[in-house]
Amino acid sequence: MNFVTALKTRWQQANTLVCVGLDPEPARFPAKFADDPDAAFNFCRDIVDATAEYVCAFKPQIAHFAALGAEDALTRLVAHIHAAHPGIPVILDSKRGDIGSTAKHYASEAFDRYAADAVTVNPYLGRDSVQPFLDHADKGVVILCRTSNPGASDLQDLVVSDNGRDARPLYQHVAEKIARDWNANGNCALVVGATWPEQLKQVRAIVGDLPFLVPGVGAQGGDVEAVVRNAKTADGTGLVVSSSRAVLHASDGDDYAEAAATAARTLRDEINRYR
Ligand SMILES: O=c1ccn([C@@H]2O[C@H](COP(=O)(O)O)[C@@H](O)[C@H]2O)c(=O)[nH]1
Repeated sequence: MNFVTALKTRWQQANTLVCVGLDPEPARFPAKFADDPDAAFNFCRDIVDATAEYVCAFKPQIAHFAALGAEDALTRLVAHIHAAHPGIPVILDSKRGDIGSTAKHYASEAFDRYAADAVTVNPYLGRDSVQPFLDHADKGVVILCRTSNPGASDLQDLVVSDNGRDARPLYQHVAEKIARDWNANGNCALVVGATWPEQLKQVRAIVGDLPFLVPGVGAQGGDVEAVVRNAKTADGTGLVVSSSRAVLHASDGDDYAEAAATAARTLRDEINRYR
């Protein structure tokens, strides 16, 4: 089953648009992991198992594993998700972007090495840099459009025109180009931050039912109601609303897994109120 179909199936069957981000930070792990050489894996596995029933996807962030030299833990974590929670897609958040001859290795990293179902990609280098990802028709290519961070406006809001016509913010050109030209295999999705409800609305108006990965609720303060009202599709889906720290560190005590489950369930219920 391809990524978009798997996502739609999960949205319907589990009635959830929540994604839990897996961003291990040992300094914030509960005390029981202090002497655990495999803490990144064990902590994330516990979070995965506790929250799986409430999520439509998991999103491990590659830098959090690579910085620890814990790539092997990431490999095992993705394998664990596939084995223990089949049907829940894994989006590897690596935001890759490079010339085509290198990009094909980044695609292989995501899909062959880590067995991810989808990967985040930076479109700044243009179509040929994304093509090696797009060519994996069964995999999701989740392309940065309007990111959640404060500096998103520095470049993404610059008003540019296409051959002297159609002057509008760059992120809107990105959205349109992807929906119109890059999505030939039906495997594209867009990253649009929860912290920008007006831009979410603009992008939804441009791209129809394309799925959005929406980081920025929880620790970054995005407004869940505004996200859902402005960006859901007509059938009340279309969103993968991702939260990392607010779930992972809902408690730093021995009840961390139960607290994570409660945080994920609460987010699911809040989203579902506005669908
Ligand atoms: O625009 C973007 C794109 C990606 N991210 C990533 O999402 C999580 C957010 O973590 P929280 O703890 O929920 O704030 C993190 O992995 C980012 O790298 C993003 O925040 N914004």
